[in-house]
Amino acid sequence: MWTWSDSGTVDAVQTNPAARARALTKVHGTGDSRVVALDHVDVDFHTGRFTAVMGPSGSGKSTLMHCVAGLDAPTSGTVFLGDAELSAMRDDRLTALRRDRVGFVFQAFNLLPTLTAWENITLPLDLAGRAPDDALAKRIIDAVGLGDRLHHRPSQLSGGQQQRVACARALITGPDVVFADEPTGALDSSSSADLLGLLRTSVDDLGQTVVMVTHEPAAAAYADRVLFLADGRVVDELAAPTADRVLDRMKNLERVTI
Ligand SMILES: Nc1ncnc2c1ncn2[C@@H]1O[C@H](COP(=O)(O)OP(=O)(O)OP(=O)(O)O)[C@@H](O)[C@H]1O
Repeated sequence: MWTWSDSGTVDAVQTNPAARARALTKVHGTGDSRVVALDHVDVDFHTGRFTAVMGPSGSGKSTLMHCVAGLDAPTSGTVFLGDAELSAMRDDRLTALRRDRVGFVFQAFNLLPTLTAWENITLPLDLAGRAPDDALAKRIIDAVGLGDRLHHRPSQLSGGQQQRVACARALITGPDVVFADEPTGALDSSSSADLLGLLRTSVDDLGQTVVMVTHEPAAAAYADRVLFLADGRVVDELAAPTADRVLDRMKNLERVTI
């Protein structure tokens, strides 16, 4: 549902988050090697919003993303994608739900080398036996800006172009949420800006929900909101972030957790 805010802009009414977790706990290992990666985390990822997840190394960012995306099972607590409770789901249903309702962008582009850019982008639709939504496909392709390189193979594309293909592949099914884990980690600053601009456009123009794990304050500044993790807990949150404000919060966090 959408309403007009006092400032005259359109705001989503946050009735039902695209994804949420309650008391999410994840413990790795046992005995001396036991690690509490997530410790009773409560979090909502709002529909049509771009959320960045930051925190020191080992704070639980990837574990949070993997649990909320259904890639990893919680030790306890609940995870919902829309109304579907992932934490109660059998593996085969979880696999189908991930395929149909979640998009992923990883640091390594994970494109299939023998397929063209276009074939890589439409692969999730082929696997699900679905035809492309032509209007959505056109908007995504325009935003990706690959021009005449759509029929090239990944090895004929730059790293930045390959990551934009991976991003288009994540968007093409119109998923409930796109999860991006360090998507700019292997890119130079100009390609990073292009990729982050593409994620931002997907939120602003397509209403996409995006959750991105990043170490970079400049990347987090593209988001609407930044969540900060430390020692497996959500310890801070920042709305309308700028790179400087994110950096300040990170410095405080590192002072507290060292
Ligand atoms: N499969 C695993 N087995 C054992 N411990 C794990 C496993 N995965 C993660 N951990 C531990 O859980 C904690 C959280 O890890 P996680 O990868 O989620 O942190 P992160 O914030 O994403 O770190 P980074 O920024 O370094 O990628 C760390 O102490 C890590 O060593």
